[in-house]
Amino acid sequence: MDIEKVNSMDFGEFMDVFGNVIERCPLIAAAVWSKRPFSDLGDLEKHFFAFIDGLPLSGQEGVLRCHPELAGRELHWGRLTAESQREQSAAGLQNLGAAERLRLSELTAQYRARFGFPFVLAVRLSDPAAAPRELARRLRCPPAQELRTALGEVKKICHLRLADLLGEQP
Ligand SMILES: NC(=O)NC1=NC(=O)NC1=O
Repeated sequence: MDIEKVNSMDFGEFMDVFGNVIERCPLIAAAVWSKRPFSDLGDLEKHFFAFIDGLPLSGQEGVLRCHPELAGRELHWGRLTAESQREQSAAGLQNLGAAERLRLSELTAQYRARFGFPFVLAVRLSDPAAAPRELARRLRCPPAQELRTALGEVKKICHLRLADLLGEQP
């Protein structure tokens, strides 16, 4: 799909394609549609990122809270969005051993208790075996810093999803 096609989309078409570029936050795509025409993928992505950066703290935490846990109940119950399902499955999170799943669920519970939002990691860009280690490292970060790190992961996921949709190299 080229950027001219994107610019020609009406609101409904744009939402059908880009509505879940930020996990379970269609409002962001709805707002970005108003910024068309886009010069290229980078320009489109810039508007998604700018919307997130412009949110108040409560909104940024809300974006994170819309993300499913890694290898959590939703993965095992098949209740993830198509994009998350693809990402988490491709990262092998469906095939964790019982001990690994327990360790990850303990760490994600500690993380959510400390920060009030789920641990978000762009799993396509990281070694899934490193997720527990990365989680344990980030668990020790100050809340303000961890918010920035987590939003950075949301942006990485957004970048990968946009690249997929536009058929570009991530
Ligand atoms: N909590 C998460 O990090 N979730 C996810 N990361 C991804 O890359 N896809 C997800 O669903």
